[in-house]
Amino acid sequence: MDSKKEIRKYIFGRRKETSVEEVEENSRVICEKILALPEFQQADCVYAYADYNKEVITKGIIEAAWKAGKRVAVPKVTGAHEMKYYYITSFDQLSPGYFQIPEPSEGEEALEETAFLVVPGVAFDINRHRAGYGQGFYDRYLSQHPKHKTVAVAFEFQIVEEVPAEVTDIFPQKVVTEARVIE
Ligand SMILES: Nc1nc2c(c(=O)[nH]1)N(C=O)[C@@H](CNc1ccc(C(=O)N[C@@H](CCC(=O)O)C(=O)O)cc1)CN2
Ligand SMILES: Nc1ncnc2c1ncn2[C@@H]1O[C@H](COP(=O)(O)OP(=O)(O)OP(=O)(O)O)[C@@H](O)[C@H]1O
Repeated sequence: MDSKKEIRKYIFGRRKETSVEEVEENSRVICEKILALPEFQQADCVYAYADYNKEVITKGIIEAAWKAGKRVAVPKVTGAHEMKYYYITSFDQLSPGYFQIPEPSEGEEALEETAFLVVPGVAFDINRHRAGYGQGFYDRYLSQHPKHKTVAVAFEFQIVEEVPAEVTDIFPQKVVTEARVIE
């Protein structure tokens, strides 16, 4: 079994080879699948993320949520290993922050207990084990906020045979790719 570090290296290589067109097209398909989920449709609030660096593009999810009258929040890194969610009502409220990721400037902190939370990631397996960038931001946040409905989004090339799970890992309830929903 490869270590999380080796898996990240492999996926970053695959990311480099993937064209912007493929990222956009597959993100559109993933977005449609997310919008079709009852958890999404029933949510009053969507905790998304602002994509960077060929992650699944979340723009369509965020715009659909606004259109449906849902509140939208995205994370901001606020300390070593700590992130918080802040509401946004426009993409203009984002500016480059941690690792140049678009982040909200501090406004109103989002503190719902049960939002629909879109989880980013570097690699997943069919048991929904997840590897992120390796700093434990989501594991920490989700361990403190266990009631969210968590759905990860990833391209099919990010699904690997096995992601080694650590005791602190929190698995998303579903993983949506352009080809399937893993649950
Ligand atoms: N779009 C997005 N926002 C997010 C996350 C995420 O995964 N995606 N996060 C999820 O935790 C948090 C930020 N966590 C991060 C942790 C490490 C790195 C990082 O080390 N980036 C480097 C190296 C990547 C690499 O290993 O090659 C870089 O971009 O250069 C980035 C984000 C909160 N916001
Ligand atoms: N709830 C927690 N409390 C304390 N430490 C934690 C917790 N969750 C994870 N960690 C630690 O954080 C480090 C990084 O964890 P891991 O490799 O699982 O991150 P990741 O899921 O890839 O990253 P991210 O969540 O930021 O996308 C590990 O050393 C792990 O032990």
